[in-house]
Amino acid sequence: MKNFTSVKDVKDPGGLVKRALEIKTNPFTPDFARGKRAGLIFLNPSLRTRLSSQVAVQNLGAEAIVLDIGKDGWALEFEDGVKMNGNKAEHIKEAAGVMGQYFDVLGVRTFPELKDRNTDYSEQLLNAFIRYSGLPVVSLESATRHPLQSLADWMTIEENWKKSERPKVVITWAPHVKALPQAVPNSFVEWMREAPVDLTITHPEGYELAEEFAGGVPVEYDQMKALEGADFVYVKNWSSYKQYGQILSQDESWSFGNEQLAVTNNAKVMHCLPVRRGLVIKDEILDGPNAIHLQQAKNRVYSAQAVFAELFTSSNSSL
Ligand SMILES: NCCC[C@H](NC(=O)CCC(=O)O)C(=O)O
Ligand SMILES: NC(=O)OP(=O)(O)O
Repeated sequence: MKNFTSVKDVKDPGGLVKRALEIKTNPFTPDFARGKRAGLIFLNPSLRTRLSSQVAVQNLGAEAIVLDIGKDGWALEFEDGVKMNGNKAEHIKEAAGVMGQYFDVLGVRTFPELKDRNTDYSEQLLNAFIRYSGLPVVSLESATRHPLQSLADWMTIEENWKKSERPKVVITWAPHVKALPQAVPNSFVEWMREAPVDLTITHPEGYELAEEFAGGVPVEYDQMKALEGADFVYVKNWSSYKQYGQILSQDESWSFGNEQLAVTNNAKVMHCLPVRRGLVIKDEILDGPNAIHLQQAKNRVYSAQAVFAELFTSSNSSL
């Protein structure tokens, strides 16, 4: 594995899940990457990704240095060939180039602007960090994907499913007050297609995910029908891909509550967090026995640890 930005960067995604689950049984290996340094660069807010990545890197005996570049760094210019006479003080060529001198691995969080689809889906910002740092790069959630989350999600499903047949997994859209990225659902779908599960996507019309992620995966526009017999339900809001970045519905009948749970196979309910209680998922679910969102969050440590371990030693990587 050279970088970790997508499931496509991983030779054996199932093997990486297994590795992360092994790490969970014995996470503290302080000699593994002693003396190595990871830079964790955040252009946007984070609670779990920031904390779990720091814990993961420390568990490996390495050091994590966090920079909230969106808040504390110089304003960055990403366009080539411009005269920098505006409010951008530093070009990504120098900023990432400098990071390349300090660190062994770089983690980057860069959300989409949700204005221009081509710009966001070109992953201009993440690719600039990869290109100009010269380092192995871990996506800490980019414009189109959140692979550390998806890896933790797969681990969590694996831990909660002991039968030999494939579980029915449903990802359902839920209402929200803000326009949110498609990164989490894109990524979940991309990873679940590699997993031994039967996946269904449900959302109101107009919320279809990009073909490159969801092409060929069954879509059911009737939420209740989609949820019938589900073993796992992943609840998430996202904004429209087709009418890019727009909110097309705020239909609260899609909020996940006991009514939805009742038609499932006593499903485990998942969310990447942060979650808006009472809007995206009702308290009766989040405070009840079916919710496994905290287990997902815990697994973020081990998914990050498996990935950083690979990238600290990437010359002899098999995954
Ligand atoms: N890292 C996990 C999710 C991050 C982001 N959620 C958010 O921005 C929620 C913000 C709010 O609820 O105001 C998303 O959907 O991609
Ligand atoms: N799930 C997740 O990535 O959370 P943060 O945005 O808080 O890092």
